[in-house]
Amino acid sequence: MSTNKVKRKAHLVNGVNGANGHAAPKKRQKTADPSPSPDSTLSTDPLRVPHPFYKDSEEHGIVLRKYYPHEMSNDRARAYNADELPRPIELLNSAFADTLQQRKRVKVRDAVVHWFKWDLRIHDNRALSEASEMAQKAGVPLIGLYIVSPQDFEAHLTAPIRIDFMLRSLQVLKEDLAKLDIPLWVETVEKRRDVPGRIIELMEEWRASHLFANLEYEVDELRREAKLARMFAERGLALQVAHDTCVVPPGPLRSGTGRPYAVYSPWFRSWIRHIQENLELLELSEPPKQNPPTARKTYGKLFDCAIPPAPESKRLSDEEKKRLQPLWPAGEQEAMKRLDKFCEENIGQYAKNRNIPSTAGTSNLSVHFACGTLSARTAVRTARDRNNTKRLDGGNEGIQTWISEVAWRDFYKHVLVHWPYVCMNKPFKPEYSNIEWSYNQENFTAWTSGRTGFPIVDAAMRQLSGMGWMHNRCRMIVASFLAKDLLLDWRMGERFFMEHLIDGDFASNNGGWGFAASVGVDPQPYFRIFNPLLQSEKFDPDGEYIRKWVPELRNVKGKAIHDPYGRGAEVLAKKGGYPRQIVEHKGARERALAAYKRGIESGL
Ligand SMILES: Cc1cc2nc3c(=O)[nH]c(=O)nc-3n(C[C@H](O)[C@H](O)[C@H](O)COP(=O)(O)OP(=O)(O)OC[C@H]3O[C@@H](n4cnc5c(N)ncnc54)[C@H](O)[C@@H]3O)c2cc1C
Repeated sequence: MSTNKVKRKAHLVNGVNGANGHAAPKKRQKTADPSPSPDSTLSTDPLRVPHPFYKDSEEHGIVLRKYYPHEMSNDRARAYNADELPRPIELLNSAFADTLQQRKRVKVRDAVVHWFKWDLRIHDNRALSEASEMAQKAGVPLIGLYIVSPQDFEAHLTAPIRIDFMLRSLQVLKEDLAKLDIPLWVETVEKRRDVPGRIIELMEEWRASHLFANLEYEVDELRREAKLARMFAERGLALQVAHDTCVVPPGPLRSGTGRPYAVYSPWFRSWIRHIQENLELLELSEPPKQNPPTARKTYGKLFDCAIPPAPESKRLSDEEKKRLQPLWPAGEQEAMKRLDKFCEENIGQYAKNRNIPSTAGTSNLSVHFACGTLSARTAVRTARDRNNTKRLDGGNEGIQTWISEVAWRDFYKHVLVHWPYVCMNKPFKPEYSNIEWSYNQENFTAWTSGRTGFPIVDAAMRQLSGMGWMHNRCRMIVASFLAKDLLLDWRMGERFFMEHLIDGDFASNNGGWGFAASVGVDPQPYFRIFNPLLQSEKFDPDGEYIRKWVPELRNVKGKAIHDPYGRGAEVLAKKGGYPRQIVEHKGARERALAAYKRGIESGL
């Protein structure tokens, strides 16, 4: 991997308010604390009154009351849109602006610390590189820190398979860092509210002055880092955060009217333009340098720390480990191997093959992006360099298309930052909260267990349980099926995906569900309803994918594979124990159209 030195600190959050393109909110109508306490009783404050259907979302495990307030009203979501409530990114920017002078005064003490989160790599890691540079300049050791937070896993519905992959990647990282005499201290903090305090204790114990971290854009994390910046400043410590996970950090891309983009295509054109005008965005950060020899003497104990097992409620069984771990080799070297192989063998055909789930047409790199074992910059840059035009657009169609898919990941993080209520169980368009969803458990169980009687849907759901991953085309098909054919609350599906995907990423998952259920940013219009049979015939024409994942139908011949009971394969399907369709698509379609229309027009 080649590394060019990145323009110094171009990506560091400098604490200037509005650095992310957000000025301070126009009119702050309400109190300084924008988030109702999880324990508050129902309020009469118009912006704190919950949505009329809030009980549904609580009873069906969508809003976790242990951690979060009631589902907010549509007016509260609109208040974010009208800049009347501060977005979490603005709280963070204010915290950094307010503490800028104090942070500047902090002198390097005995060590500098990098706090790893979902950025488990040495190469091209913005904040890690900055941390190493500061430590080298001061001639002090760099220490790596990772906090295991079981409550964060619970609140964020992190899948056991994702945690397993993360812990295995952590082991690789620890070994790589040790070769540079950099210790990685891993510690479990049971209660997530104790995380900031514990980090401060460790900083003091190690006599460290500066903590570096890459930003995560989810609401809890932005609020936590804003709080941490202030706590640090009060104690004479400095928190330095960097934009790392996106190629273009959320913020600078705006439409002609100055508003953030809510449609992908113009956003993508602007993304390309912005990178071409700011080529340092694709420059890779230097890996950390060797620690001074004193590191092993002074911090010897830290090198002995073992990677803990997953929290009990999030642990894979031995059978699952045996089956799943070989599918997903962990760590950044594996990510690079996979990227190189994909670019060598498949990227050229990506535009043609990416929608066919029976082929290895896609990169399978989402797990590495989600864990941070691969940076999006490295991926985009590697792909671009393979293009004969050496550009992001133009040239090889497969390469262009793949880069535009990686850009979707950036896009959904941009959406999350500008419309933070999507991270609080609200749809992007608040009025879509008013649809009266079904909560039929029998239908939901049929969907989760791959027994809906629609072979393409069932194959996809079984791929998810079989390998912790699902092909993108199939994610769209099953999501549309849940929200439209079954009229189930799309957030139940969103949750189920997070709880089972190895690549679970809040922004991309929420964006994908928003698109498929027509409730999100740049969605397909609600009246465009996928016909699962047509999708099956188009994208799995020979039924190869279905036969792989639905063994009961393996012997069904020809087109009957898409609808065995409707196309003369009833005897075989029955014999194999394959279920009949749980809904009739045409009728379900009419029901969905009526429910969407009623909800949107209800005027709540
Ligand atoms: C309902 C639904 C839920 C989804 N949930 C997630 C999720 O939790 N995590 C996740 O990473 N992706 C999610 N996606 C997006 C997409 O399905 C996966 O990123 C993709 O299938 C991963 O496979 P790959 O690495 O082989 O992708 P490739 O086709 O090789 O694409 C390369 C990379 O581009 C990004 N990408 C591609 N398509 C999308 C997209 N539609 N949205 C955002 N990023 C994209 C991913 O990082 C991916 O690894 C979801 C899509 C839908 C429709």
